[in-house]
Amino acid sequence: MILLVDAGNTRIKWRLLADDAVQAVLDEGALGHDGIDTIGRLRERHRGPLRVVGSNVAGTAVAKRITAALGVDAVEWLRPAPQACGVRNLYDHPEQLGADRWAALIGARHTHAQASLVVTAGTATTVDLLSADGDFLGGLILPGVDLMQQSLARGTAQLPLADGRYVPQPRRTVDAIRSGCLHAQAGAIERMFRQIAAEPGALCLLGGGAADSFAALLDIPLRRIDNLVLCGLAVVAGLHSANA
Ligand SMILES: Nc1ncnc2c1ncn2[C@@H]1O[C@H](COP(=O)(O)OP(=O)(O)OP(=O)(O)O)[C@@H](O)[C@H]1O
Ligand SMILES: CC(C)(CO)[C@@H](O)C(=O)NCCC(=O)O
Ligand SMILES: [K+]
Repeated sequence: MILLVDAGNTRIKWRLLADDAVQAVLDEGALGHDGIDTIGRLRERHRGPLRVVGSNVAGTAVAKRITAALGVDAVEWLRPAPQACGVRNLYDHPEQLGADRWAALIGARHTHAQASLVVTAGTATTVDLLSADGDFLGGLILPGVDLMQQSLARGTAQLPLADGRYVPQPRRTVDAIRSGCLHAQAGAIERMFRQIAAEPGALCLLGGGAADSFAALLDIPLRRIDNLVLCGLAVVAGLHSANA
């Protein structure tokens, strides 16, 4: 069996695959950081040799807790490299790219082998340009939807942390906040998409826990994809035949 683990700043997402030709998904789930130590329970449901391949952007303490909770000798943590699995990393310092972004780019490359904008809307939102040749050209990091809303509540006297809704012409404070944060995400994505819009088959691949909050606002070719990071980790683990 192979366990894929995407350790983010809010949640740990995991997927367990059979180690055979079919590579069936045996189980999957997500945990908050306070539940990390329970990840080992999947070993009670699925016994046998386990290989673990993961990406982690939540710090070394989280990595250690995951390894310990699973009771494995080691987790193969993905390290961003100048090149891997058909993707070239043009970051000035390739090793400084987040491992989750690197995995998502590899997943994107094997999902759509044309120019792509790879967007993950989690704690932070990342908006990454991937060329038709498989070059990661660069990308944005911005606060995720929740962080944007929280920062307004924290940094002002009059703005609450409340559930507003998206409306085109907000006339209540809470709607103005919610709509502003969603427009900020959608606007950044649409502006970045302009850089590849003229290319054949150009597509935005959108995932992450907050994706559905603004997906409907986007006026660009779009595919909602759940957990491109895990898809990329499967490619890294050698489980997907290359189509790119
Ligand atoms: N049910 C939900 N409705 C709206 N937003 C949600 C929901 N669940 C999660 N989110 C948003 O998604 C964010 C977390 O998403 P996700 O779990 O994909 O990211 P993450 O684990 O923090 O990953 P990363 O650290 O890579 O950003 C939260 O900060 C919140 O903004
Ligand atoms: C941007 C986040 C927080 C998104 O999860 C993560 O990929 C990260 O910590 N990246 C390191 C910095 C970078 O990617 O340039
Ligand atoms: K994050």
